[in-house]
Amino acid sequence: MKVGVVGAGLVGATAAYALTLRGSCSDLVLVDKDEKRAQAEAQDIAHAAPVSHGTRVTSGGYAALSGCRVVVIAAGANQRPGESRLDLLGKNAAIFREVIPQVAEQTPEAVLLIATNPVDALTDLATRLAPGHAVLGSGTVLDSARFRHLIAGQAGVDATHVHGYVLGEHGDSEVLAWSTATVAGLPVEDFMRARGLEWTEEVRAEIDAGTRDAAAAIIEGKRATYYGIGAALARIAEAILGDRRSILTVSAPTDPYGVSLSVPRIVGARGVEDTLIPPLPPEEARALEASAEVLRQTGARPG
Ligand SMILES: NC(=O)C1=CN([C@@H]2O[C@H](COP(=O)(O)OP(=O)(O)OC[C@H]3O[C@@H](n4cnc5c(N)ncnc54)[C@H](O)[C@@H]3O)[C@@H](O)[C@H]2O)C=CC1
Ligand SMILES: CC(=O)C(=O)O
Repeated sequence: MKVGVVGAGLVGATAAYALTLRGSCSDLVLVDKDEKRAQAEAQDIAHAAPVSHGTRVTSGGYAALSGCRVVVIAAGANQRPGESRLDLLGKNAAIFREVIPQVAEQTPEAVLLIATNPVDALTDLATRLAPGHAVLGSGTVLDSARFRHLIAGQAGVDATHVHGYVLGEHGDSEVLAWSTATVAGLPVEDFMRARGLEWTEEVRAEIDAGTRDAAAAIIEGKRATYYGIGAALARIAEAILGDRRSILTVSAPTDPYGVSLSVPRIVGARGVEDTLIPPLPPEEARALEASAEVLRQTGARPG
């Protein structure tokens, strides 16, 4: 079970660290245009292996990716404070045109897991640059985790026991699908009322803003986000490596919308095994269509 990570910056190295601590794979190889950086990160992470699951962690050039079942792509620029994810399209698309064909050539059997932003547009681009490969983006797996974290805080329960999906763009137009959010099998509102907990439009709006604006707030405070996405990438990779058929809101080309975006999907050995578009109330369906339109406009931009 070998995993590659291309782009050994904050996101790539943190994903590698999460994969190592979780024992998600037996072998892990880091590749970066800055070879010294990849080597140093691999060495540092390798020192966590003997006290976790013994993963063999190395670095190398593209040829070292041979035999990988999953390759995480985290190469490219991140946002500066005030920048949106979509602002990164031009420079990161250029990096993808250089990186993806080289990864695809070395790893004909691998699933490509895209993290670089804007992740939906770059999932579309990688799908075109690596024909025949299974490609998926981390999409709104991180946003769904942020949504669940905030609901769990309000409900006073373990976040792993909260369900709910963020749909559409991994970005400003994303849709918090409250109609899918449940705690202990109850719609969130029913759970809160049954427990005598505060549940108002203001609380809901705070959770919405806290989810949607999480990245901007973290970037303002420490210049980048990487722990949440590192764990999310390890979780998605495990679904593929273990053919887990996990339900995750990953990004992939989605027929009715004509663009890559996130909806719940079954993720297994071949990446996206199936797509499960939930029945949505009219206001959420309209918001998802509007998010898809943002992404269609992005795709039409020169990138
Ligand atoms: N999908 C998601 O939920 C999230 C995505 N991201 C995105 O992940 C990307 C990486 O972010 P960070 O790791 O913070 O950036 P970083 O600047 O720390 O690392 C980027 C790495 O990519 C490498 N790189 C650049 N061009 C390359 C090339 N042509 N070939 C190989 N390596 C190359 C750089 O040398 C650097 O090590 C950004 O686009 C960021 O917006 C960040 C957080 C969450
Ligand atoms: C940077 C980014 O995409 C995030 O943390 O959501």
